[in-house]
Amino acid sequence: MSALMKIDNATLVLGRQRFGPFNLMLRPEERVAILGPSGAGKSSLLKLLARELAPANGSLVLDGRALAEWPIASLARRRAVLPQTHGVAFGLPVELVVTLGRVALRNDPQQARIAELAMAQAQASHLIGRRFDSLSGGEQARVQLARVFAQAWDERKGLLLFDEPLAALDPGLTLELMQAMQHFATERGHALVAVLHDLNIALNHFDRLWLLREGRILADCDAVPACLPLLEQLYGVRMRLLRDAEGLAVLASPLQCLAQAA
Ligand SMILES: Nc1ncnc2c1ncn2[C@@H]1O[C@H](COP(=O)(O)OP(=O)(O)OP(=O)(O)O)[C@@H](O)[C@H]1O
Repeated sequence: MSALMKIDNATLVLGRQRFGPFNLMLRPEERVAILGPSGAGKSSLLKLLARELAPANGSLVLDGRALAEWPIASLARRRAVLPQTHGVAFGLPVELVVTLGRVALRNDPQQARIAELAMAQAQASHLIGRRFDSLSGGEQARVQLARVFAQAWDERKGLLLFDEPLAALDPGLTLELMQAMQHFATERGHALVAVLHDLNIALNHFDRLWLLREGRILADCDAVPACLPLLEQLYGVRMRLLRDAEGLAVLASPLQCLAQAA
């Protein structure tokens, strides 16, 4: 299958740190979780894919065209980004934050309708009329997700880039929003790349894992139980697998257990 995005020998330099070289391929409709310890460079890699950071070397190609050459308005239609921190000084009403997802689209008669549908899909409709900065963390997460849904609503086979979209959510909401993201992406054929810390979400809802340690890819592997030894190596903890008919879960044990088992 042809690549949606191809990353060849891309390196990133931030201050004194060097990340990469990255050689990765993302297929259309694929769901990839980027995992790794804090500070490994996950957000930086995501920003590279989003063109928010430029590579020092190497190339990134989206849909057969160099990422750097995409006109910004076309790029905004083709890929949508959910950042880790939302840098807008949001005294704004919720519906305006969601509509911001569609600013790249001129003459958009569907704007209000799509914003409304996007809020329904992200289970944020009940927040209409509220100020964004008056919302709880979980409520803000739903509104931000609705903004990304609004942006990518009428695109097909695009790219969704999410940085810790499920951070600080309760278990019910985590699953609800994961299912909303999955449904949204699958319906439109969008690929989804997400930085995650939740291994169970990664193993149950994603196709592939990019494991990142100290700025380099330790492994690019399928999200299957066989990747457990790689996850142990990645985080330096022992992992145990629990499985039933509905899915699987991993439990992390302290480092000394890994040493004892060796
Ligand atoms: N703009 C920047 N300039 C200089 N250093 C940076 C910049 N952005 C990130 N870094 C550094 O690069 C390293 C990787 O940061 P990054 O945010 O990509 O890690 P991460 O794996 O996403 O971490 P976390 O899981 O804690 O969010 C960190 O040491 C960070 O301080």
